[in-house]
Amino acid sequence: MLYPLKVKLIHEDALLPYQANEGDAGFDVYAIENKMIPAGESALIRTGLQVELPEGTEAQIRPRSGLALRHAVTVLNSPGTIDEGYRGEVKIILINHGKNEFIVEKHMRIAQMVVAPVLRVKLEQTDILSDSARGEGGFGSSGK
Ligand SMILES: O=c1ccn([C@H]2C[C@H](O)[C@@H](COP(=O)(O)OP(=O)(O)OP(=O)(O)O)O2)c(=O)[nH]1
Ligand SMILES: [Mg+2]
Repeated sequence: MLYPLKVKLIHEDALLPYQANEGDAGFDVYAIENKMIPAGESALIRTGLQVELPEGTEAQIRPRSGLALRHAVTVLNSPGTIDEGYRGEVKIILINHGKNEFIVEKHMRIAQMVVAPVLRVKLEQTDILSDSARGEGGFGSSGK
């Protein structure tokens, strides 16, 4: 079953997110502006999109591996979180880890959006947590 992902284009240059192949996890999102990101710096990039997600989901904003590999450009807050109830413009925080400036061009696919289920939970404060095999071990406790 396909859940509806409603998308509203709020800028004349906005393009619908692009799914390269049916079944791909992510829809690529396009920049609607040209922006230069100096080496080592980050920038907030407009997409011209507003979305209405299926109930009980979020959208994750993830990097595109091609941009990361070729230019060391990634999503600073990856995975960015688009909350189900958010109706503002989806924006992408790109960081340029490369040695050269990176030019974002209008209609460049700069990141991908993955819709994922969110488990609804009720916070319960307690003084007692169940025992487990791992216990408090972490941060390399299991060895190399
Ligand atoms: O990469 C991102 C991350 C977030 N958002 C939007 C959608 C999200 O629902 C909202 C809030 O994001 P988040 O919870 O990550 O930011 P916050 O710093 O906690 O802000 P807030 O106090 O508004 O929740 O900002 C984006 O457009 N792009
Ligand atoms: Mg928040």
